[in-house]
Amino acid sequence: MEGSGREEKGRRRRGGEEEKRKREEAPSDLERSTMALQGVRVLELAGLAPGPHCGMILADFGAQVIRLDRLGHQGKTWMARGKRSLALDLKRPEGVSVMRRLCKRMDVVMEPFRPGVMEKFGLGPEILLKDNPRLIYARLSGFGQLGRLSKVAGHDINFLALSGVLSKLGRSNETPYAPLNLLADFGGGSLTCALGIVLALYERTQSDKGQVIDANMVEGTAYLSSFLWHSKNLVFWNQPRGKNILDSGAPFYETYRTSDGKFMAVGAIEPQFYALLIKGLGLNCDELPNQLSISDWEETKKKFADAFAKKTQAEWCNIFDGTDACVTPILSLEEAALNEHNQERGTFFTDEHHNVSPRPAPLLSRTPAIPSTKRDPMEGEHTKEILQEFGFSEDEINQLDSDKIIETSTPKANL
Ligand SMILES: C[C@H](CCC[C@@H](C)[C@H]1CC[C@H]2[C@@H]3[C@H](O)C[C@@H]4C[C@H](O)CC[C@]4(C)[C@H]3C[C@H](O)[C@]12C)C(=O)SCCNC(=O)CCNC(=O)[C@H](O)C(C)(C)COP(=O)(O)OP(=O)(O)OC[C@H]1O[C@@H](n2cnc3c(N)ncnc32)[C@H](O)[C@@H]1OP(=O)(O)O
Repeated sequence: MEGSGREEKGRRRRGGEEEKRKREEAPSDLERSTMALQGVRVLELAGLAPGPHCGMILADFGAQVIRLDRLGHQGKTWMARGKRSLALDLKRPEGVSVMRRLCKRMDVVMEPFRPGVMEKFGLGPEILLKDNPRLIYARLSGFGQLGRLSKVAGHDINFLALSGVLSKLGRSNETPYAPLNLLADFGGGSLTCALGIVLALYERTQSDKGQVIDANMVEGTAYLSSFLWHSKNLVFWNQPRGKNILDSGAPFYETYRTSDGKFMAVGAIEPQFYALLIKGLGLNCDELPNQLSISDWEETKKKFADAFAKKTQAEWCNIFDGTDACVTPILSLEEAALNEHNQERGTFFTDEHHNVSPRPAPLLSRTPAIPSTKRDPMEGEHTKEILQEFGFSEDEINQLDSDKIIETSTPKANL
């Protein structure tokens, strides 16, 4: 949280020194070679959002990730940090042969398509695992590999809906809303898939065998919501949507507008923290209903909202700074990157093109992720280099190129 005055400046300076020290202690090449997933080869078939995110996580933690792009520059190249790109036409038998050859030396292949697409190519798990029994074949789909809906198109909001979780999200008297595409695409999808891959890699150290991973966003999201299932009969969930403790029903777990049109987040659940909130707001506990008196929550919310509307966000930050009242400013992405606490920890980093991104999490003490700071690859930028590495001869590569089975692109000099 931001403070003010001399103390604030002192903290900023210390934060800057800390940053400088961190830069000087930047990991050496030797340390880079000890990232957690160093040496793991991953072939990621290019997809929309969860697949690229899963591949980025693996690359951040040291895996060599190759993104397999289609020909013809689709322009969908986000979250490609630290990856290389190979453009290959899988609709041609020669393209399929190239992929089978690559997969013989891969640790992981990850595909984001509708179930059946890989089989249609002749690149289903039976075939690739026969070629390479140590291969981990990760399938990241929406509804799962089998089942009535498995082949139907869908996006985050649909998977969230089917998992049951969407029914719980939203304010009272409003229709349910999806919090961006964070929960199913990334929480239930890419993170769960990355976990599956790491688990399978770990298991392979014992069995020396690969396996197939059915990571899907409906089940991943349902699993992510285990807390809901395990607590749904408790008192704090038995009201309708938007009327419970954690879903915007309670005044002490809410967001409030400040006098300058910004917002504060309040999460003062425990009585001792709630008491600090009331004190900070300048209200009197004795004049308020009991914290857990649900029938009074609407009224209490109004009182809190009136109080918050009297001061600016910075003023509230000063009041609550360093207290246990569980009150924080709601920061924009840009403000979050500049926030003193986040700066002190290095929560965000800037790449060579001045783009700011969140640092990979979690932070491992000995072998932390070291995200690439270089620009994302262009589609097909590394096609030739990758094929050479995998033992393709110059003649073979030229033939594939002239037959338009592969595509290469060369970055233009920025003169
Ligand atoms: C909410 C998120 C989605 C966010 C997406 C946004 C990021 C994008 C949405 C709109 C985009 C913009 C728009 O397109 C306009 C611009 C276009 C420009 O090019 C770029 C800028 C744009 C502004 C663009 C920017 C962004 O892209 C957008 C804003 C999600 O929920 S993501 C999760 C989605 N669901 C899943 O992943 C579940 C599993 N997957 C599926 O169910 C399906 O894949 C899916 C997603 C329903 C798509 O179905 P589709 O029929 O298209 O594909 P599949 O059935 O899976 O089959 C794949 C086909 O691709 C062929 N193929 C693949 N690789 C190759 C290859 N190397 N060679 C040859 N062919 C290949 C494969 O053969 C299949 O083709 P066929 O059907 O012909 O066999």
